[in-house]
Amino acid sequence: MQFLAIDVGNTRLKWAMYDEPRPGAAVLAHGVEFLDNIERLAEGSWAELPEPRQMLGCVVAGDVVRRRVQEQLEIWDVSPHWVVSTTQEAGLTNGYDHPSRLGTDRWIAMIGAWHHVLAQGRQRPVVVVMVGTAVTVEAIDASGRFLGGLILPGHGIMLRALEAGTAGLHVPTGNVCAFPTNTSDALTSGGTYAIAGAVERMVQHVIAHCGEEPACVMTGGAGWKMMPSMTRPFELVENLIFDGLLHIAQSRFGAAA
Ligand SMILES: Nc1ncnc2c1ncn2[C@@H]1O[C@H](COP(=O)(O)OP(=O)(O)OP(=O)(O)O)[C@@H](O)[C@H]1O
Ligand SMILES: CC(C)(CO)[C@@H](O)C(=O)NCCC(=O)O
Ligand SMILES: [K+]
Repeated sequence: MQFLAIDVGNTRLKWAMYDEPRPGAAVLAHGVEFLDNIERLAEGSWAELPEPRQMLGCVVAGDVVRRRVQEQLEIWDVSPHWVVSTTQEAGLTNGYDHPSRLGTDRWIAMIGAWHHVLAQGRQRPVVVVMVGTAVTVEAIDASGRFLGGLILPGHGIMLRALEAGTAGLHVPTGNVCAFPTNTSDALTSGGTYAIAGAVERMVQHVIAHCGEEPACVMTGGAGWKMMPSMTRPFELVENLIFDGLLHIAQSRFGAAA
C-alpha cells in the first residue's frame, strides 16, 4: 500500500514514503535533494525502496523539472499524479482570481493546515505561513474559504538582493535583535522583522475581516528560525505540504487502498 509524496520546491525536492495514503500514516523513508541532483534519485535513495502503489506530488518548479522527476519515477510502474490548484478541494474553497494560478505548494499547505486546525476541535480562521525560498502568508476564513495571501522574498533572497543592489554591503550571518549595532545584525534582523511584520499585518487583516482571532500555523524548513521573532503565538508544523498531500491522497486513492 506504499504511498510516495513528493514536494518539488523552488530550491529542493523533498520526498517521503508512507505505509498508506492517509493522514497519520507512518513514514517508511524520506529524503531531500537540490533540484540540480534530481537525476540521482532513481539510482540513489530510491533504488532500495519498496515500489509505491500510488504517488502524489506538489510542484512549483515548472514542467521541465516535473518531467525530470517523472523520468526518475520510471523505475516503478506507479503513475505520477500532480496536484493542481482548483476551486475546491478537501473542504477548502479557493478565492484566488484565477484559482489555477495559485501556487500548488500554497494550496496544498493550506489544505494541510485547515485539517490540522479542524482536528483541534472547531472551525476557525487560519493564517498559514510557509518560510522557505519565498515566504507566503495565507488567510482562510472560518468557513474554509481562502481569502488571499502575501508572497514575499525569503530571507536568503532579501539578503542576496541587498548584497547585489548596494555598493558596500556584504552579508555575513548576524543575530536577530531589537536594536542592531552592526551591519550583520542589522541585515539579519531587518529580514526577519520584515517577514514577522508582514505576518502581523495579515493577522490584523484577518481579525478585522473575520471578527475572530485566527489559528496561526507556520511551516517550512526555516520556520524554526522565525518562531522566536513572531508577535503572536504560532504553532510550528513540520511539513504541511506532506500533510496536505496525505489528505488529498486519501480522498483520491483511499477507497482503493
Ligand atoms: N534566519 C532565517 N530566517 C528566515 N528565513 C531563513 C533564515 N535563514 C534562511 N532562511 C530561508 O530559508 C530557506 C530555506 O528553507 P527551506 O529549507 O524550507 O527551503 P527550500 O527547501 O530550499 O525551499 P523550497 O521548498 O522553496 O525548495 C532559505 O532559502 C532562506 O530564504
Ligand atoms: C509563491 C511561490 C514561489 C512560493 O513557493 C509559489 O507558490 C509560486 O510560484 N506560486 C505561483 C504564483 C501565485 O501563487 O500567485
Ligand atoms: K516550497
